[in-house]
Amino acid sequence: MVTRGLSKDFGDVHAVVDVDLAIPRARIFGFLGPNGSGKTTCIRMMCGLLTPTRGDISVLGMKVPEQAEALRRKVGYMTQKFSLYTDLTIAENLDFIAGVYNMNRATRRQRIEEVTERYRLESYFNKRAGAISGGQQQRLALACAMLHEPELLFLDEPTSAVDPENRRAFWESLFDLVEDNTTILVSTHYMDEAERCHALAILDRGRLVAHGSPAQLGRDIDAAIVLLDTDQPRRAGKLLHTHDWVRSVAQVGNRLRVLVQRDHPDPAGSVGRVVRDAGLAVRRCEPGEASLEDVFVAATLDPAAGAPE
Ligand SMILES: Nc1ncnc2c1ncn2[C@@H]1O[C@H](COP(=O)(O)OP(=O)(O)OP(=O)(O)O)[C@@H](O)[C@H]1O
Repeated sequence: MVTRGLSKDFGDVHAVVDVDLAIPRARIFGFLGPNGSGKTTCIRMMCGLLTPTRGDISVLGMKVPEQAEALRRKVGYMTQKFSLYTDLTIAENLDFIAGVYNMNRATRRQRIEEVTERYRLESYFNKRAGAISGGQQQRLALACAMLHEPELLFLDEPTSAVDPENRRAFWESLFDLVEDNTTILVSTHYMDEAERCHALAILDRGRLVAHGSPAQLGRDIDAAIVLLDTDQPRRAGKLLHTHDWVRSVAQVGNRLRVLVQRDHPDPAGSVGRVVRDAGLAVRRCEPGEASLEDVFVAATLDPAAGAPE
């Protein structure tokens, strides 16, 4: 799957700007970005659901949007909002989707049986979709999206409504699908989900600001990480923010994660000095490994924005 110069304008809004991507098959590819950064718009264009303003897309060997109709049969789509019919039973929901894809009676019966078993829906089969739990609804949504055996599955913030245990189980089923050769595009705000993707694109205000595997992104981060343990983290954070070589400061418990400009000659030494010179006790101050959240912050930080109060 390849995009070149992919762009989408909605009137004056440049939702996606010049995005170049190469996404391998049978992998989970994540789109990570702040609200309104263009994740959904980008993926909708790649699935042939939205026509780009400019740029080229080739998906599963097809040109999009020219061959969007043929592609649509090969794509499954699951959105963050529960988009099933809550008044219908699970059986009726699946049957309805089978109808949308014009499945004949034999295929319909076979596929419904397969997804019901695979996504553990047997015990709720005749319950209304509105009367089952969030985790069960999510499994039903995945069963519906996979009913016609798409080669490409698009998940738009798929786990925003479920607890961590169900999220974990959900991701296990995604890896099963990848093993069966399905390619998965997923948009997410959750760092732990992004961490599980084979590769990621980070978008900011419509632009691709970083991409690669989570490990690669951590190595390529445009900042040095300093971990600081001090007796007054709030005060230390405010002090550090006044220095232009400090890109961001985040408090995690009693500790501060400080992102320092990458070309700074002595990040940990300088952070320690600023805090000690103000008379605060430094228990520990040392270089750290970049987390995906650090990568995200460094890639999407607005240099014009001031320090938080
Ligand atoms: N149909 C539309 N008409 C007009 N503007 C739109 C439309 N769809 C998206 N936009 C705008 O395009 C920009 C990108 O939106 P998009 O939904 O792709 O972002 P996102 O990263 O998926 O956001 P979120 O994380 O909030 O879902 C936003 O400014 C949004 O308001």
